Amino acid sequence: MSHKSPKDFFAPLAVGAPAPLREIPARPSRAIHFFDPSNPKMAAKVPAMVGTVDVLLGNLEDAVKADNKVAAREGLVKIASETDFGPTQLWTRINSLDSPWVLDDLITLVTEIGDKLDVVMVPKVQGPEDIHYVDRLLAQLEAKGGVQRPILIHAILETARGVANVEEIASASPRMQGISLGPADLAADRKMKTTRVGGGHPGYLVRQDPVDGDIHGQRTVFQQDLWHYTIAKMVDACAAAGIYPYYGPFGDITDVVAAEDQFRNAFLLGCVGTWSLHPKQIEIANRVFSPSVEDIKHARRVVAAMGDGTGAVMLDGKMEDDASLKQCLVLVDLAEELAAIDPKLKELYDAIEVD
Ligand SMILES: CC(C)(COP(=O)(O)OP(=O)(O)OC[C@H]1O[C@@H](n2cnc3c(N)ncnc32)[C@H](O)[C@@H]1OP(=O)(O)O)[C@@H](O)C(=O)NCCC(=O)NCCSC(=O)C[C@H](O)C(=O)O
Ligand SMILES: [Mg+2]
Repeated sequence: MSHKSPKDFFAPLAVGAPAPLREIPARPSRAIHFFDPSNPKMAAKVPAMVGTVDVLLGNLEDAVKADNKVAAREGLVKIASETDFGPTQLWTRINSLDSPWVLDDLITLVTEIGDKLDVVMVPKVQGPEDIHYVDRLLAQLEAKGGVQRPILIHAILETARGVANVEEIASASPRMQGISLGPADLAADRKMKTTRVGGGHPGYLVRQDPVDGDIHGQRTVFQQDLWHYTIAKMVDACAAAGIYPYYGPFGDITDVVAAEDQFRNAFLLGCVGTWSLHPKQIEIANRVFSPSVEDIKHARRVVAAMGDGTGAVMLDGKMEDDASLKQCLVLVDLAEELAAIDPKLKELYDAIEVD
């Protein structure tokens, strides 16, 4: 397979298209909130959600009825044209690349609201060839529509082939912003025997060894995380490519406790955000994907104790060195990015006293 040279990688793919970015900006995106632009009740709520969520995503793909595909596309154009999104990003999820709707999705959205769209989420990405196709088409449409800055691409990892190719997908274009896990489609594609949209399964477990050889006696079971392998693989691919990994949907809207656990696991593993399908999931995501006051307090103490950042010190009976300092700086930097857009968090973080 031939690869582009670095200079070609950063050249616009169409005459008149904006130059590709050299680095993906670290814009907070703790919750990517999905709404169906063809649903009048949901659409009416969008303007009031600006500023309460990092990303609003007009969904055109699954969960939008086939009969409403055109209405969803047109509804998104209307909402985008009439709304000032302020600090909130506007994303869309287009229909899949093999669908009858996707070409019109891209032509309409980029030429009519291209300057308002930050990111296009592409479902069911199989390999880098899918990203190359969208990359070139976006460039042509940006040129046609006079769009001033490049629209970024976010891939959903929801096929077995996509997972196998995740590293090539992550570095397929300078437009690549990030990747999300799509657990429902991925489960179907892999022929997993689950029926849920993300989250765990009580049957996927490890059982304690028999006590005194009694296999029928009381034995603790530990439910395992079905998504650990894929999320970890995705996080590595994204980190290596300098882009951002996300958990995806948690379909049990009522189980706010398990949603929080799933989001926190993803946060701890390196994800920067998750999807929110219902307004009640936004608060959970914003909280989980913001470092806690305790974490920031500890991180700042390590930074202070490490002085010039080299060597090893003891803090509360634990060894700290260059590597633990770097982990602490990940949290401190994230807190600064979030404080810049979230006044409540700024107040919380500013009030921390480091002893
Ligand atoms: C899940 C829902 C269908 C639930 O909707 P509903 O039954 O209307 O919930 P409520 O009665 O609790 O709603 C209360 C009010 O809030 C509004 N609402 C609900 N959801 C949203 C929303 N996402 N954004 C804005 N407003 C919302 C309701 O309209 C009610 O309003 P009112 O009556 O005036 O008080 C619904 O939440 C929903 O459809 N959510 C989005 C689902 C979605 O986008 N799914 C696709 C992403 S997941 C996926 O695709 C799988 C993935 O690709 C994979 O493969 O894993
Ligand atoms: Mg899907």
